[in-house]
Amino acid sequence: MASLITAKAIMMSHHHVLSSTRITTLCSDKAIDNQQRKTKLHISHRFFSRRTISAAVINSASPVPKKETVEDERRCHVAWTSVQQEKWEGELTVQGKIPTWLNGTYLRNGPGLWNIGDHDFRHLFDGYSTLVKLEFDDGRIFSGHRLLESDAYKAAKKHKKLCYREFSETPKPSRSNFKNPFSGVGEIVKLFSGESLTDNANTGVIRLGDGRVMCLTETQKGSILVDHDTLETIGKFKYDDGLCDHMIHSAHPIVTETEMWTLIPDLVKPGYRVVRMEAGSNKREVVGRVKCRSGSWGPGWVHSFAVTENYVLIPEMPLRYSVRNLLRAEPTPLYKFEWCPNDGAFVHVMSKLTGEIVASVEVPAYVTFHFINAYEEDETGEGKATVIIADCCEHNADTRILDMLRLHTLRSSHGDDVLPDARLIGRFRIPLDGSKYGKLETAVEAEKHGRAMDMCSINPLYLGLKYRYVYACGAKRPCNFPNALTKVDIVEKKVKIWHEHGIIPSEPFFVPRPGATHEDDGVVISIVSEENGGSYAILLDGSSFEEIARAKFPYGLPYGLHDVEPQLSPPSESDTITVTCLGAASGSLFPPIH
Ligand SMILES: CC(=O)/C=C/C=C(C)/C=C/C1=C(C)CCCC1(C)C
Ligand SMILES: CC(/C=C/C=O)=C\C=C\C=O
Ligand SMILES: [Fe+2]
Repeated sequence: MASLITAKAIMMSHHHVLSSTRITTLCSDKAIDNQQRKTKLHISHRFFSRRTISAAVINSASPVPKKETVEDERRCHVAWTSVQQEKWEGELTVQGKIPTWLNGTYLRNGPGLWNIGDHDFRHLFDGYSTLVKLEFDDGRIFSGHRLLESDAYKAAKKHKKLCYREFSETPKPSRSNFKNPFSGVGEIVKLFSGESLTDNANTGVIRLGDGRVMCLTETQKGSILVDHDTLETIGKFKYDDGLCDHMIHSAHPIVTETEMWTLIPDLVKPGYRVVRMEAGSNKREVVGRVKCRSGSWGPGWVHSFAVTENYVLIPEMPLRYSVRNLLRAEPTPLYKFEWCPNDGAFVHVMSKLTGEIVASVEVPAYVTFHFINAYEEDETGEGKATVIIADCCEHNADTRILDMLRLHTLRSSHGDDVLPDARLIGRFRIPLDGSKYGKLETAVEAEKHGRAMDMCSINPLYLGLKYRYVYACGAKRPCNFPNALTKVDIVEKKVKIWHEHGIIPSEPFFVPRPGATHEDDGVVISIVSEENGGSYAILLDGSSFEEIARAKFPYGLPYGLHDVEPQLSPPSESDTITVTCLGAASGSLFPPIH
């Protein structure tokens, strides 16, 4: 195993520990598997033998497991265990053959550290951002991971406690504030000024048209620039406009070579601002604003949205931001949101050029994190778009998925068939003729992908255009979480599944082959967490969906959320870089550094 790591760079980490320098901690969650613990310890000792031990451990020792968690322990999967050290870099040994055209760096972001000392976080989305890179260089893969130095992570490390509001976690008031009758007011002010909100940018990573690489979450202050080669944190992305007052935004902007589009929800006067930022600029301009149609207090949650060539699609889900739930110290099963199906579900369509709303339709209730793609269709053949098709991973209007992503549930139910059913594709048909209603249909029979589907990507060259293939995480039942990589042919309604026993793969990322003429000519990259505590990067052929190569990490990596996002520039035959992508789930390879 030690030979897996070559001399390129070994164990860069020198600093900070959260609380303990003991090497024995892999996951302070009560649910760690004993066998896995042994395996991982073994691995970590091999790791640490190359360097001084004190630098690397970021977790404290696990608390003694309670009796009732013995069963949980048996089942804990490395996907839900914290990374063992702040950073690592090394070469991976490749089995199989990496295509010669695949050169550049793939990045993945996601929550990788779910505890501060003995305090275990509650939800998948609470974990501190951990970047993973795969640098493809002439058939070799240099890899690494590194925790993002957000203010939230640095403060937790320094004070050994949670200091900012995460997705489900709220810091406890300080002892001196317990008796202060005004401390509640102070907390509300801190919340609505954004001061107490996290900047833990653990959701996505994008490359802006000017080359800057930014990690993101749903808070605007969690827009953080990183160096894609060293994975070092550069600093906050400073928006040069007055729009940060609104505190939150979509976690999945859509980025091309020339611009970035995103949505800024307005919690006070429920609605959304649609904003556009020119490549090279830090200033977003408001292209238009859409008012929410429902009478609810808060706007619908917008984790992601979609664009076509000429339009921006603004979802208004019945799952809405809830000021009441935001103020609660203890989370509800819907966290900061509430479910208001009686107030209606809508999709709005805005012209990119004029900011006008060209359609606003009521649709059946829906729950989605991720839009896949959208395009305009001319159904009458008169030379103009008559309908917009917008696809998303739709959870059958069932909000249980949000609470299903609680770490305790994920850790204790591995192998149980408890993942709520979802469909691919939730396909919206939005007429552009002024009709009041749009449709929401199932494009591909859910049984074919195991009744679960999320974390999607497409060929980035098809952003906003009619397309045929979706790559996503699907399910091989029984499972408690998507456990397969899936390719869906929307036209033929066929599904290809790649699966190995016990795996949890992260979002597949499609890279088109330079010069390709078929939409699925390229490779699919994913990082897989294994039941035995290990992990590996996998490359599948985009067309046959068969394995081309894999490269094992010398340690287990947790689950990650998203790959690098949109970068749209058609690759040519001579390009060695392949760039990409779109929508919620997408990626790009950065050019090799010389
Ligand atoms: C990881 C992921 O997909 C989503 C993360 C979402 C976060 C961190 C949301 C945070 C929020 C707050 C801390 C308060 C305000 C509302 C909201 C944006 C949900
Ligand atoms: C991981 C996930 C849903 C999986 C369900 O099948 C959603 C992630 C959302 C945030 O990026
Ligand atoms: Fe997401």
